[in-house]
Amino acid sequence: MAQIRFPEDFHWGAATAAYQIEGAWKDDGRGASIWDTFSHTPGKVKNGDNGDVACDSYNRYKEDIGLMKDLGITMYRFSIAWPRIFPDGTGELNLKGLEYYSNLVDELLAAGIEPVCTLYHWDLPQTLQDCGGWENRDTIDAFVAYSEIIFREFAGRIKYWITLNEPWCISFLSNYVGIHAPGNRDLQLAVTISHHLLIAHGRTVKRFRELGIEGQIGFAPNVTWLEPYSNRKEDVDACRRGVAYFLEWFMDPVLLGTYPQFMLDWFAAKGVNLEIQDGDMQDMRYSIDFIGINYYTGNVGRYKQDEGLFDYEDIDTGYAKTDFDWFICPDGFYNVLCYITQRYGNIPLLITENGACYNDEVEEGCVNDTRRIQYLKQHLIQLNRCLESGVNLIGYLTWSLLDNFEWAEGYGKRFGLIHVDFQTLTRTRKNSFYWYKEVICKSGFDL
Ligand SMILES: N=NNCCOCCOc1ccc(-c2cn(C[C@@H]3NC[C@@H](O)[C@H]3O)nn2)cc1
Repeated sequence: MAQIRFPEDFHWGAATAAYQIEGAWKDDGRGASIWDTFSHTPGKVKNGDNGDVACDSYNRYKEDIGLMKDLGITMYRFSIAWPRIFPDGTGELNLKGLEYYSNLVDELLAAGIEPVCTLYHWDLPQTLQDCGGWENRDTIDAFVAYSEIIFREFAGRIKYWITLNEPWCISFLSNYVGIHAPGNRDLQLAVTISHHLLIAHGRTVKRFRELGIEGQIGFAPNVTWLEPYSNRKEDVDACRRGVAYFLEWFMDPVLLGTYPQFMLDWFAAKGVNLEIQDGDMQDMRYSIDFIGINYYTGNVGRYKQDEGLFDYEDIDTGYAKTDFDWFICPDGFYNVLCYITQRYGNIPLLITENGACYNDEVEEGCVNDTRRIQYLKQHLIQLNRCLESGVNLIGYLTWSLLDNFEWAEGYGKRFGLIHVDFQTLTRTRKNSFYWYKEVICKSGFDL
């Protein structure tokens, strides 16, 4: 029987985010975020769900860390809610907010779990949004100032830092597609915001270096992989645009110092231009120690004139889908990670999100989420292929530890290894929890 084995020093973990699990939306001085505003706006989130309570992890973090310890993970990725630290984004510091995360980090360290901190996972203080949000360059400096407070407070305790989670979602999904907060639908605005985000990322890395903080810092784009339906140039080019939308648009400036010209030209042809000020591109280039990679899905696609933003259409190849209606495309994981390595060199890659939405419920005390186990197995095999191919993979953090608030989908899309009853907040380990626990214990699995 074939064995899939990972290096002994490979990091195994799970990921969450503040707004999706914490709840306690007004406790201990927390200010409003754009997701509080958005989720409280009728029609924005399915079933009128919001993050007011979520998993109540703000009050139950010790229970959750006990579950992590049982799972055997060595890394836990969480995010800090900016509005808990600066309720108005800038100005008066909320010490109770800092205290909460200090207690969380100390509890993780006591459990032998390495904290991985995401500084921005979409919950912008509403006060800053009222002043233009990421469209306003002032927000860049506000983010650096907030990040500095966190760096100083957690220096020596947190060793892995992520500036931004999924800059594509922050810019395009939230300001062009418009289904995430704040819900704009303006391509020029989205492109401008993507630029400001990359400056904010770079200046934060620069501050991290200036402060001499111990540890490693990166950012965590979400990527996809699109295979051309044919080898015709129009199909190949259409897929190249579709991948670059998530990948090169964000990684090239940080790792190569320039935007991909073919994308700049494509946007310019649509009347969308970037206002690049002196120093912007230099700011983005401050070197990072790793790239966080969030991967869920890929597909086969082809050219279709005037279809969508990139004259691209997905093909329904009959691949199985998750309960999020996303194609399951494990090969895409291998292909995109090899592509990243080929394009940017052997920079360490940390899988900061990978997982599947399956809405299995508790039956007689069990959650028989065999489809999630299959998804995880398929994708871990691809990671093993990457390691065999020389990709510098340092760890895998599955999304997610807990079922949680899945943004515009509310609580109807479950990604957790642990089932959460959102009426009682009872946690139930799913079968995938036990499977993943064994993978971690054995550093792999048998096929
Ligand atoms: N022009 N473009 N059109 C594209 C068509 O858009 C339609 C909708 O697209 C998307 C794309 C991507 C996502 C998504 C969700 N997660 C899961 C979260 N990751 C961070 C963590 O918080 C998890 O909850 N990752 N990615 C959702 C919707």
